[in-house]
Amino acid sequence: MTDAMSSAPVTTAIPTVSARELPEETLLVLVVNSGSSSLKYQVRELTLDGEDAPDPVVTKGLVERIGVPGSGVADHAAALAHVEEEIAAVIGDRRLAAAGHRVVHGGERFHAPALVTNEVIRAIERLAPLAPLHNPAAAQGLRAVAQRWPDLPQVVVFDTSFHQSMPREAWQYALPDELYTEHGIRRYGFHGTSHDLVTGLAARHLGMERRAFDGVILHLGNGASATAIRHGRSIDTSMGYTPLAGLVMGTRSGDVDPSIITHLITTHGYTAEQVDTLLNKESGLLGLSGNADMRQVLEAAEAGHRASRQALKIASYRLAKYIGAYHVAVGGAKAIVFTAGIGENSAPFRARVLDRLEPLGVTYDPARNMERGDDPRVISADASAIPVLVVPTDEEMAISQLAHTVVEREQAWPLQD
Ligand SMILES: Nc1ncnc2c1ncn2[C@@H]1O[C@H](COP(=O)(O)OP(=O)(O)O)[C@@H](O)[C@H]1O
Ligand SMILES: CC(=O)OP(=O)(O)O
Ligand SMILES: [Mg+2]
Repeated sequence: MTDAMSSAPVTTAIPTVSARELPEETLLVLVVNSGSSSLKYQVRELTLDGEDAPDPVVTKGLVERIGVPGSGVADHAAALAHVEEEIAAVIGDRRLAAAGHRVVHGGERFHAPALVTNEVIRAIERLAPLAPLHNPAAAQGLRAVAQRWPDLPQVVVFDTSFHQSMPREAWQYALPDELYTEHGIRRYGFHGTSHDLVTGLAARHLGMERRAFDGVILHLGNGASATAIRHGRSIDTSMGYTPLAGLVMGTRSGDVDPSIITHLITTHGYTAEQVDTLLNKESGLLGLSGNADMRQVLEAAEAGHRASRQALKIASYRLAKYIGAYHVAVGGAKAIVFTAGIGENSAPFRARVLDRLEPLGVTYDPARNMERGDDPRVISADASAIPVLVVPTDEEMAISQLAHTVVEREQAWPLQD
């Protein structure tokens, strides 16, 4: 994706269905994911009960380089103008029934998705210091949608909400208490929508009640995080105050000794901003191997590129270490679950991680590991002490269904004409 995206035009609509009849008795839900300089959207078709319609993605697209000089897209409001045209071209005079937005940071206020009011937008803006690249963009997206479709009910779905169930020993840092009480510095955790969805799907696939599910979920995309699940709830997660902590990611370092930061500033003349860029954008797989994309790292390693081999060792070792730790945290994992771009698609990376779990009695079946598909599946050997699963995630699907649930509960459906 990374390469294709950097050379892609500013706006890319990918209508999956060009001229199809949209039955009147379904609901069209707009899903918006506002990144710092991008806006991804989908229009999804749901039944009145909030289930996916047979071909649920009506259209989807991506607006990039928002706010970049010369891109012609000054801000998220301008991006929305493009999106509105693209959507109108596909849905004609059908009206949207609701919008669901991904918001990265909900702080401690939002334990669940919420119906959007002006006060909710202001609360998201107040959380901007915790997510300076993401929350202002999300607030802009919310305001822009409200302006374009004033009657459309909007729902915000937070990456952090699912992790609000963590016990204090998991979320509090060993820092003076004022840093938490005065500045909100604590572990929040991210990718919650995905960890939540995948937990439910994994439990169902194993024929367990969700509340009986103890396990470790590995969301491995460009950003990557591991979550410890006990009784179906998050009790610990590898990301922290921001999405920088924990695992080795595409361009993020994950865990480092914090003294490195002060050392770079005081001894090597870095500015705070340069350190931030280094750790968030120039580290991880990219910093180690020259490639942020797992496919390219694997190819280079295969071709004998030493730095890429080393990057895979560091990334798989770090991940295995977290799995071991979370096996303890959950009181004995009953499942280990891979999801997101790398977790779902990269059999070689999964194998590298699973090879390190022998002390836990985990063994995988190489043929099962190689299988592909859109459905949850078990890839461990029958004799494995802990079942290992691949469970595809779909954050947009989850957001559209959560938007439906909240609008239904609040009875906020727009009047259809
Ligand atoms: N077939 C594949 N083999 C290995 N890695 C893959 C494959 N398909 C996707 N990936 C990796 O998935 C990552 C992107 O994951 P994704 O969940 O799409 O990211 P995002 O966080 O942007 O949503 C990239 O590192 C990409 O290389
Ligand atoms: C929170 C986060 O890391 O998101 P992403 O994986 O989309 O970068
Ligand atoms: Mg992602």
